[in-house]
Amino acid sequence: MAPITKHYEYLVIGGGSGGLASARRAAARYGVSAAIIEGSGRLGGTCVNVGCVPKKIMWTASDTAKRVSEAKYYGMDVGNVPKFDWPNFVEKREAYIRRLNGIYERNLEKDKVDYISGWARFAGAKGEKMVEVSLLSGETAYYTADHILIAVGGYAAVPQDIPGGHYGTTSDGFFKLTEQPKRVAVVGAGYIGVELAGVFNGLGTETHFFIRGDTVLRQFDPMIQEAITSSYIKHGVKLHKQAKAFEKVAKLPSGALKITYEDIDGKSEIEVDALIWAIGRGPNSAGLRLDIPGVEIDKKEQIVVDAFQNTNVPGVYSVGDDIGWLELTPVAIAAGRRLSDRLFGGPQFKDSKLDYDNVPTVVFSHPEVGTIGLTEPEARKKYGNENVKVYNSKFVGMYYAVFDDQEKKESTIYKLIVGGPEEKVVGMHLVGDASAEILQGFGVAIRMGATKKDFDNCVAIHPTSAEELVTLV
Ligand SMILES: Cc1cc2nc3c(=O)[nH]c(=O)nc-3n(C[C@H](O)[C@H](O)[C@H](O)COP(=O)(O)OP(=O)(O)OC[C@H]3O[C@@H](n4cnc5c(N)ncnc54)[C@H](O)[C@@H]3O)c2cc1C
Ligand SMILES: NC(=O)C1=CN([C@@H]2O[C@H](COP(=O)(O)OP(=O)(O)OC[C@H]3O[C@@H](n4cnc5c(N)ncnc54)[C@H](OP(=O)(O)O)[C@@H]3O)[C@@H](O)[C@H]2O)C=CC1
Ligand SMILES: N[C@@H](CCC(=O)N[C@@H](CSSC[C@H](NC(=O)CC[C@H](N)C(=O)O)C(=O)NCC(=O)O)C(=O)NCC(=O)O)C(=O)O
Repeated sequence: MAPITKHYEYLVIGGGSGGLASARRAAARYGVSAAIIEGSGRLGGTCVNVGCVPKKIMWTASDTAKRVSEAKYYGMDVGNVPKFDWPNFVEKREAYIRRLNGIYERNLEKDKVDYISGWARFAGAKGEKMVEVSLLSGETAYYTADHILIAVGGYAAVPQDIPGGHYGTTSDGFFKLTEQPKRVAVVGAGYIGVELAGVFNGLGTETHFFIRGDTVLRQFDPMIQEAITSSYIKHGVKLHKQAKAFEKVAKLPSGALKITYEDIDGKSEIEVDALIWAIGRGPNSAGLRLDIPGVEIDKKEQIVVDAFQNTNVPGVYSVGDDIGWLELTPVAIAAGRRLSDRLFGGPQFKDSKLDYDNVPTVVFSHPEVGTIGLTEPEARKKYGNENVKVYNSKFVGMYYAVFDDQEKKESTIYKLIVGGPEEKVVGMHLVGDASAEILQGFGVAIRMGATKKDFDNCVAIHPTSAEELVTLV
């Protein structure tokens, strides 16, 4: 059978957040002939299948467990907190994700984007811009396009040099757990480590959390690092600070894993039922044969792009996790849509690009973290000590007012960093319930260049936690 060949105006490799958003914008808004190639057999990418969506559902389960355990303080006798039915809940979660996969497929149909199901790589002679697809149906197809977007996302890293390290899994494996582990080890102090350790601990798994430093979230403001680190310890996470690379991981006949480690307290061993590596992610660029069109990659194999998402090869672009700038779904979506506006939207969009500064981001920890702009050390470095002022607020939210047990009360901590004589807000850092929801609106104000005075001129909404941010002295 002759191979399928077809030409499009816009060909997108990767049916995740960035690719879907860009292809749909091009076809639905500008009538461009577009196709999206996805290899995994299901649309939605990391976010929908093994990222934001199932994670938020698990976080909500864990948060609900906390609220149920606190119902007694509100005069409700819920008896013993019911056992979490992990297997059933996982089935429910996955059914929701399958529904989303279907919605995305129908969205493509509605927007007239062709969905090509198979793994793509570049093919042909050096300098050619042809894409070969090993279709999941078993055939091979070849496509050319005026414009090609690479939005292939990334993979979770696993250490290669630890004997038995392969017995561990990653966040992908976390979402495959059909039984709740009784004991778990999570390694890595970033977003995923903090979120998954928090979920496990909140749902009653004995959680050993290994971090290389003394605090989690080391790329965040020091206030956040300290607040979340102490909150996790307070809530029973077994935090192993200054943990060195594991000496070894052994699989026992029971199926449990024995980890030989060294942390701040010296050398020791533990047995766990699951080990999760959360030590960062790398780009899915390796199998793409980027050498054929000549697309440049950096030392981490991330695709090199300019501020307009152009690679060094004319007509080839990249957005999302594979460029390694800000690995967040809304960033991939926004960059993908702006790229389509620029390519197909006519002269008024000729300068369309995503501004990667002041992007709000949250961590679904317990309690939540929200952050935008500069950390205090970054602000001091950029503006000079004398030009930076920091406003802090630490309070016990009203939700905790009726808790009889002082120990169970949680602090909310906010920090506002302002720079220059006009006191422009250059950083905002939140730890506390609902921080993720609170941050979005403040993000708009900060992006508009709000000053401390603008914050103060907004009348507070009472009684809320967020009102503290407009009444800081
Ligand atoms: C556990 C976890 C939790 C997260 N939580 C959040 C969160 O709460 N909020 C947030 O903003 N972000 C979160 N993220 C990050 C977010 O998921 C990513 O930033 C986002 O999915 C990146 O989108 P993308 O389009 O670049 O890549 P992806 O969504 O990863 O999509 C890439 C797609 O390309 C496909 N592909 C790869 N290679 C090929 C090929 N050769 N041919 C065809 N198809 C290919 C892949 O199968 C995949 O479907 C989380 C990530 C993880 C891992
Ligand atoms: N809520 C959200 O929006 C979420 C977003 N994401 C996105 O996905 C990205 C990837 O997440 P994640 O994998 O957590 O990556 P991160 O980059 O956030 O964190 C990984 C951390 O692991 C630690 N680390 C690195 N190498 C090792 C090692 N060899 N051994 C032990 N620890 C190590 C480092 O912390 P240290 O230097 O302190 O040791 C590092 O900060 C995030 O950066 C984020 O952009 C993911 C989840 C949720
Ligand atoms: N924000 C609300 C709504 C959540 C939401 O958007 N749900 C999605 C599934 S999660 S999500 C998958 C993720 N969506 C989003 O991040 C939301 C996109 C935002 N509404 C926007 O338009 O920018 C994504 O990767 N999007 C790429 C794309 O859509 O092009 C959904 O039901 N979608 C059905 C539909 O779209 O018809 C919430 O958190 O409750």
